[in-house]
Amino acid sequence: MFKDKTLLITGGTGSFGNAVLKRFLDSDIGEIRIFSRDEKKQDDQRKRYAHPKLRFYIGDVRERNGLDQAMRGVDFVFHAAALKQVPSCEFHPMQAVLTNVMGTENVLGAAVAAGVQRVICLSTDKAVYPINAMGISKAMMEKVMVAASRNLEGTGTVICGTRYGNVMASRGSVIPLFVDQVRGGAPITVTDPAMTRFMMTLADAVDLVLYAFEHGHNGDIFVQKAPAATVEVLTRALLELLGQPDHPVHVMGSRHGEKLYEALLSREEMACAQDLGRYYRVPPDGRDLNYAKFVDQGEERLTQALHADEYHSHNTERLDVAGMKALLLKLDFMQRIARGEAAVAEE
Ligand SMILES: O=c1ccn([C@@H]2O[C@H](COP(=O)(O)OP(=O)(O)O[C@H]3O[C@H](CO)[C@@H](O)[C@H](O)[C@H]3O)[C@@H](O)[C@H]2O)c(=O)[nH]1
Repeated sequence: MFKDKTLLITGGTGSFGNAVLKRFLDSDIGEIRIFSRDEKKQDDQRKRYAHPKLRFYIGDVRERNGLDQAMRGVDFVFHAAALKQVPSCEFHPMQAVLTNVMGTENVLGAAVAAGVQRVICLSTDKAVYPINAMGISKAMMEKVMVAASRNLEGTGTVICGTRYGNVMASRGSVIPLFVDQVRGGAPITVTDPAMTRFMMTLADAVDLVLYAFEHGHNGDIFVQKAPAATVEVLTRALLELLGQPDHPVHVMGSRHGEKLYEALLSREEMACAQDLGRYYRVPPDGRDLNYAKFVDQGEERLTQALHADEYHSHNTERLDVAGMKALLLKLDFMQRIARGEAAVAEE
C-alpha cells in the first residue's frame, strides 16, 4: 500500500505523527515527511528516530508557500495539524479559524495542486453539535474538506476524513493527570462523576486513519465505534491499578466548554451513515451545487432521523470498572505505571 510512496504528515510532531512513525518507518514506505512549525520537536524526532526515510519541513499550515514546497512529490497526506486545546481556542477563536479552517483550505489546495493521491483530514468528536470554539472550528474544517472533495473531478485526488474521541493517556489529558495526582499525594480532581467519554487508544486512532485511507471515497467521514466510561469508573479503575483504592477524590464541577457526553455522529448523520462493523462511514451529501434542491426538497428518512438518537458516549457500549482496567492495561503507559515505573504520556 505504502511501498516506495511518500507520506506527508502535517502536525507530524504530535502524538499521532509519532504513532505513525513507529508503525511505518521500518516498513517498505519510501519516505515520511514531517511538516510542523515546531523546530524543537522536529529536532527531538530527528535524534530519536535517526532514520534515513524521515524528512523534516518547518512550516505552518497557515502559510501556503511552505506547504507547496513540502508537498512536491508527495503521494499521501495525513492532515493532523490543529489547535486542539479547548480553553486556548475559547479565548483566541480567530487563531483556531486560522489554523483549523484556513490551514485546512491551504493543505487541501496544496495537495490538489501537487497531484497528491489521498488526503485524510483528522477531526474530533467535539466537532459534532459543537459548543466550544475548538469544536466549531473543527466542524468548519470538515465542511471545508467536504466542499473541496466536490471539486476534484479530473484531478486524481481523494479527500476524506476521520473523527475520533479522547485518546487515552495523551499528553495533557485526564489519565496522566490523575496518575500524577495520586503519586504526588494530592486528591484526584473529578469534574462530574457521571460525565462520559469515548475511550480510544492511539493505535485505534492510527487504525481508523488507515481504514479511511484504504476505503475512503471523496467527502467520506469515518468514525470508529468505541466504548465509553464515566469519569467515576475511570477513577476507580485507575485507583485500583495503582493499588490505592481509598485515595481521596475531590469533585470540583465541570470546566468551561465541557459536555456531559460527546457525540461521534449526529442524529442527522446517523440517518445516512453506513454501518461497517467496527466503523461507521458518513458519505457526503450527494446533492450538487444546484442548491435550490436543498431548499425545496425534503426526505422522509431525514424526518425519521430527527426522532432517533445520535451516536454518543452515553449510548455506546459502557465499560464497567473491570472493563476499564482491562482497556487501560493495553496501554504501554499504564503497564509501566502498574509496575511502579515512571511514565510519560503516550507520545
Ligand atoms: O481534572 C480533571 C480533568 C478532566 N476530567 C474529566 O475527564 C474527562 C476527560 O478530560 P480530558 O482528558 O481533559 O479530555 P477532554 O476535556 O474531553 O478533551 C481533551 O482532549 C481532547 C482530545 O482528546 C482535546 O482536543 C481537548 O482540547 C482536551 O481538552 C472529562 O470528562 C473531564 O471532565 C476530570 O474529571 N478532572
